[in-house]
Amino acid sequence: MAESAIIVQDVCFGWAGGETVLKSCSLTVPKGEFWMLLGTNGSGKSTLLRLLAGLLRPQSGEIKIAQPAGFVFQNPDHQLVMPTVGADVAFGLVEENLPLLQVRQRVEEALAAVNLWALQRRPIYALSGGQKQRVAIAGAIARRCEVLLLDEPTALLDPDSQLDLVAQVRRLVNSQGITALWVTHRLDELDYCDGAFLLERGFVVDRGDPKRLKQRLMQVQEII
Ligand SMILES: Nc1ncnc2c1ncn2[C@@H]1O[C@H](COP(=O)(O)OP(=O)(O)OP(=O)(O)O)[C@@H](O)[C@H]1O
Repeated sequence: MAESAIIVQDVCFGWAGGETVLKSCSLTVPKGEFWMLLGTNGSGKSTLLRLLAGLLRPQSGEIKIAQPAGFVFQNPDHQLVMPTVGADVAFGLVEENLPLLQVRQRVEEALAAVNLWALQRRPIYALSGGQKQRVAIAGAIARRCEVLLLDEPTALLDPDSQLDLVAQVRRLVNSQGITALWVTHRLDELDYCDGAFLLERGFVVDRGDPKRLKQRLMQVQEII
């Protein structure tokens, strides 16, 4: 069996004073693959991603995830903290105490990987939404992240930038061997991934071939 980069085993989680959101939730993502997580509003997709990122702890069950893991939020303005593109990517390397030359090299490599090399000195405020998301992804690449967790990264993008971003992540998974788990509501994005999970009522009710899942969800959308 292929090695797994993410293993979620019987995880339960509920917010304080609220209902249990995840009930015996289990999934595995093979190393070096691009998987998506779908489900209706409030089904627990963001909660699961936050558990995977270590921002929350499960009440029971087990999570194993290859490290380091990088997180990309729905709104890039919530995670880009420095004034320019290059400085923001370098910021994530501060804790690693690398020599300056190596920091420069990592920043350049990461920006080249997301086709932003030429924009190194550009102020963050002068970027489009899709470019901002690519800066956030470059930050994870510079940190040599094994896993990329993306929480509806295209929610604020127009349809063209949306498909550009998902295609970019597809290329990164292929070229850098990264494992990606991407939360989405957009069925056209399923064309780019290796597999998908459908989360409902706190657990994974379907998983596997994205074409089959897309078909299933399109039929549901036609009915309602
Ligand atoms: N910080 C919080 N405190 C309390 N309850 C929360 C918190 N965040 C989310 N919830 C609740 O947990 C449940 C799952 O929310 P979550 O955001 O994980 O769902 P989701 O599948 O990502 O939804 P969406 O598709 O709308 O983004 C919801 O009922 C939500 O109201």
